Amino acid sequence: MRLVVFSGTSEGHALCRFLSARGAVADVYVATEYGAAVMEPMPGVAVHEGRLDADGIAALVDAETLLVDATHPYAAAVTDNLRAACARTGAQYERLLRPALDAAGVAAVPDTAAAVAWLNAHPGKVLLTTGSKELEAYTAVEGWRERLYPRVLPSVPVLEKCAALGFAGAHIIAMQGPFSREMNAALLRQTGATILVTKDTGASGGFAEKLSAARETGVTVLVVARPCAENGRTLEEMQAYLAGKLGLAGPARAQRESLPRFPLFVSLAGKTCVVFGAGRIAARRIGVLRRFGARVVTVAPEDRACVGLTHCRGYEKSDLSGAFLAVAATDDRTVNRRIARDCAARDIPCSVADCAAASTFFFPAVCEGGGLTVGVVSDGSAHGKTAAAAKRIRAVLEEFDD
Ligand SMILES: C[C@@]1(CC(=O)O)c2cc3[nH]c(cc4nc(cc5[nH]c(cc(n2)[C@H]1CCC(=O)O)[C@@](C)(CC(=O)O)[C@@H]5CCC(=O)O)C(CC(=O)O)=C4CCC(=O)O)c(CCC(=O)O)c3CC(=O)O
Ligand SMILES: NC(=O)C1=CN([C@@H]2O[C@H](COP(=O)(O)OP(=O)(O)OC[C@H]3O[C@@H](n4cnc5c(N)ncnc54)[C@H](O)[C@@H]3O)[C@@H](O)[C@H]2O)C=CC1
Repeated sequence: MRLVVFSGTSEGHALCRFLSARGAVADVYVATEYGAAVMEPMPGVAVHEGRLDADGIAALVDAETLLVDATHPYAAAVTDNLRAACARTGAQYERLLRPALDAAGVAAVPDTAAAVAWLNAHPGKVLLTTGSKELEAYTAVEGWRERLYPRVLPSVPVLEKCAALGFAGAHIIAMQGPFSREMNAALLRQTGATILVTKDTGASGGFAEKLSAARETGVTVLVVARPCAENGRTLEEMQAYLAGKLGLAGPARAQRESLPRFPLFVSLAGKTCVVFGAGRIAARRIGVLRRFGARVVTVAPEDRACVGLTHCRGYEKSDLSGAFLAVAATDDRTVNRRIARDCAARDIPCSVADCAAASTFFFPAVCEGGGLTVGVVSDGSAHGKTAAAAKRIRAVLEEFDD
């Protein structure tokens, strides 16, 4: 199963760190250059940048993809596109929910009781735009008579309810929406509110106008989640789910996986080895594999190093059938990772030229002389050292030639 994460949020970032630490391989898409820049390089995680519409997303996923939507809760259009693309392609859609609190001037709570508790911990006047139904619950806010300015519908029963609860006339704003940004901002200034409480009403509910007015006036927004909140998983739940679903190693097993690789000396005589890419790196490896008697199948749309192509086209999954091992050495990181995943699903050892973390075998520096064969690999972090050591070992082996 191929893992694709749409991120740009801190929880998406945290999920990527979790995945990388457990040896998972994922493609991460962020909308902006800034989003890409804040993602530090992580083994196994390829970051792609750019805004995609539903067609663009659909082109990236298929029925074997698990897509994690870790985009911002207010990026509703992106979430709609992600859902549509998954529905169209059969990819599995999983929503990563935002943790309760967000630092960027917007706080979120799951329900009214939590909103009351939050208001008790945060002083200041409040423009309460959650309607009249839950008004009673808000009278549990300390100093509510002075602090709260409920905005309600101008109907007689509603006003009677406000009066019965004990709200003063000077605090009741009875008006019929929709409200513009300017109107919201004027009310925030007029009341002196430093907090605006709202339900997550979506685009049609005037939510954006509330947010922009709050931003303009420097007011903190407290969002009370919808009763039927978006289905999804919190960061912790998503981590546990993906660990189970993808069979991820715990950090301990991931650590074991970074143990030195065992030099397995096997005969390649007549074995099918598939090499993807036909550039400098692929050419070097094809040469080695052919020297060891392998039947090398080469696949690339363009034969840059004149290796002789079996299939002159891009990678296709069917290329892996019957392969004893594979080498992913294209210059397209996304393709290399797809090859790695497809190999992992088929238990085909795969060396990935641009990602040690995704490699299930390391292509060694091969040294021969005097009837001896030595293979050199590093811990995956020092290829220059591998090459330098190989050079010296080759010189030593020459001494064994008659
Ligand atoms: C994990 C491994 C996976 C695999 O491909 O199987 C892998 C991964 C990567 N290599 C990278 C870079 C370079 N590798 C070399 C050289 C060799 N690399 C080889 C094997 C391996 N390379 C596997 C582990 C073996 C080991 O322990 O080293 C050798 C032995 C065999 C061969 O390639 O034929 C060959 C020496 C052959 C010889 O001397 O005989 C040079 C020097 C040069 O090319 O001249 C550079 C550029 C300088 C530098 O970066 O140091 C990058 C960054 C690429 C990027 O960012 O785009 C990655 C990706 C990553 O680290 O994640
Ligand atoms: N492990 C190593 O020793 C080193 C690895 N690298 C990495 O190795 C990779 C290849 O490097 P070079 O050979 O220098 O690149 P290159 O640019 O010379 O060749 C790339 C080859 O990949 C092919 N290709 C592109 N898309 C493909 C697809 N969908 N299916 C099959 N083939 C496809 C191209 O047609 C071309 O033949 C790069 O990702 C690079 O980062 C770079 C230096 C050393």
